[in-house]
Amino acid sequence: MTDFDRDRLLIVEDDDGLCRQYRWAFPGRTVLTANSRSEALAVLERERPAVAVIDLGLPPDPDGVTEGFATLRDLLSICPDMKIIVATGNAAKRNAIHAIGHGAHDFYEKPVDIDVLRLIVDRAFRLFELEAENRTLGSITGSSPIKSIITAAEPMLKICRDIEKLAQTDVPVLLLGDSGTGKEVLARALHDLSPRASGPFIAINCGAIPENLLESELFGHEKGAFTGAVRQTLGRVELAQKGTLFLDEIGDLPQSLQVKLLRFLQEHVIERVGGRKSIPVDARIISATNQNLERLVETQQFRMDLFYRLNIVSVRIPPLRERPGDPVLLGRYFLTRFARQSGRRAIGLSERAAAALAAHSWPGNIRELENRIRRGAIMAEGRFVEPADLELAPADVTVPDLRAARQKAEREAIQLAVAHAQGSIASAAKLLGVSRPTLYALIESLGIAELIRNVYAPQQTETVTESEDL
Ligand SMILES: Nc1ncnc2c1ncn2[C@@H]1O[C@H](COP(=O)(O)OP(=O)(O)OP(=O)(O)O)[C@@H](O)[C@H]1O
Repeated sequence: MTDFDRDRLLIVEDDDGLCRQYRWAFPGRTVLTANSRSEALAVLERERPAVAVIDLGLPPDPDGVTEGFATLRDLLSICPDMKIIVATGNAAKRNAIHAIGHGAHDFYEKPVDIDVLRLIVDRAFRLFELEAENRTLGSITGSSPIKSIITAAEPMLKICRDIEKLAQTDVPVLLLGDSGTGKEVLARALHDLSPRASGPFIAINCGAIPENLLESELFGHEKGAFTGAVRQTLGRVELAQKGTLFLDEIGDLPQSLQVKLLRFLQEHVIERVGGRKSIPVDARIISATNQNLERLVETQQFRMDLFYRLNIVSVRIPPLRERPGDPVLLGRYFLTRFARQSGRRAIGLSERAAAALAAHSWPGNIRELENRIRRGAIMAEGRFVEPADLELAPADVTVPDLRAARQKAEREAIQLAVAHAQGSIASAAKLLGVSRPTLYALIESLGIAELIRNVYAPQQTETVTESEDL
C-alpha cells in the first residue's frame, strides 16, 4: 500500500476521554480514532494514515496486552511501512521492548505527557516522509542497489554489486541459475546500468524456437532466401545493434548455430540467411542457462571455444531457498503490486502465511512465488492472505527470540575464543574483551562449562576444571 496520507494520525484507544484529548493535541494533523482492533483496520483501509499510536490494553483484553499486540501485528501486516507508536501502562518496559521487537517504531509510557508524545509523533512522521521519498526514488527493493531486483539477502546483494561493476564493461557475461531465479531481470539490469542503456535490449530464448526457424530468427534473412521469405527481415543479433543481446537457454543452441554465433563473437559480423554480405554488428552479449554447460562441453554437445567466449565472466544466481528473508520480502512486494494493479483493497500476509513462505523450498523460485501470491491475492477472503490461499502447508511460527539468539551467539564466540586460546580462560577472556570472572560467569550461565572442560581445554592447567570462580 503506497498512497498514505502523510498528515493522518490514527489513535487506537478504548478510553473516549483520552481520545478526545488526543484529537486536540496534534494541530495541523488529521487525527482519526478507533476503539478496537477491527475499527483500527477499517480506518486503516479507508484513510491510510502514515502513523498510529496504539494503546496495548485494548478490549477484549484491556488489562493485558494481547489485543494491543494483535493490532500492531495486523496493522503492520497490511502496511509494513507505517510507523506505529505503542502506549504502555504501568511502566511495563518489557512490553514496550517486545513491541519494538515486533516492528513498532517507538513507545511511550502512560500517563500521557502530550508534549513528549507530540515529539515522538512528529519524529515518526518525519521518518515516514524520508522513507517514502526513498521508496519513490529507489522503489521498494529491500536494500538492493538495483531497482528491479527485490532482495535483502547478502548473496544477491553481492550479485547486484557485481552487476553494477560489470555494466561498465563490454565483456560477455554468462548468467547461471535455475529456472525463475531472475536471470532475465539481471540481464536487463546489466543493460540498463550500462552505457548502452539508450540502445535496444533484445532477448531471444534459444530453447523456445524450432531449430529450422532459429537461424533466421537470430541472423535474419534476405528476401527469397527460402519459401515464405517474402521480404528482407533483420535477425535479433542485428536488432541489438548498439545495445545488448540476451541469449536465454544458450545450452539449447543447436551445433550448427553454435558455429555461426562463435563467428559473430570473434569477428563482430553476421550474414543474413540467403545473403552474402558481412554486416558489422556492435552488440554486447549476455547469455544464460540453467544447464550445466561444462557437462555439455564434455559430452561434446556444446562447443568448447564458444563456451569460453561466452563465459568470460559468469554469475551464479542462488535459488530462492538460499536467500534468507527474500520469500517474505518478495511476497509482500508482489502482494502490494497485485493489489494496486487490480484496484483491490490492500491485503497483508498473515503471520502464518509469512512463516509458510519462509519454510517452503521454492523449486520454481521467484516465478513460483509470484504465481502463488497472485493466487493468494485473489483467493484471500479476509484482510490477510493465509497459507491455504497460497496452496502452502502451514509452517510452525517459530521466530527465534532475541535472548535465545544472543545466547547462541555468545556460546559460539566463547567456544571459538577458548579454542583459539588453547584452553586458557585468561587469554580467551582477553580475546573476547571481557574480564576473566565475567567469562567464567558467562560459561556457567550458558551451561557450557563441561563442554569447555572436555572439548576445548583437555590438557590445560588453567581451565574451568580448577576454576576458583566456578
Ligand atoms: N529479485 C527479483 N525481484 C523482483 N522480481 C523478480 C526478481 N527476480 C525475478 N523476478 C521476477 O520473477 C520472474 C522470473 O524471473 P526471470 O524471468 O528473470 O527468471 P529466469 O531465471 O530468467 O527464468 P527462466 O530460466 O525460466 O527463463 C519474473 O517475472 C521477474 O520479474
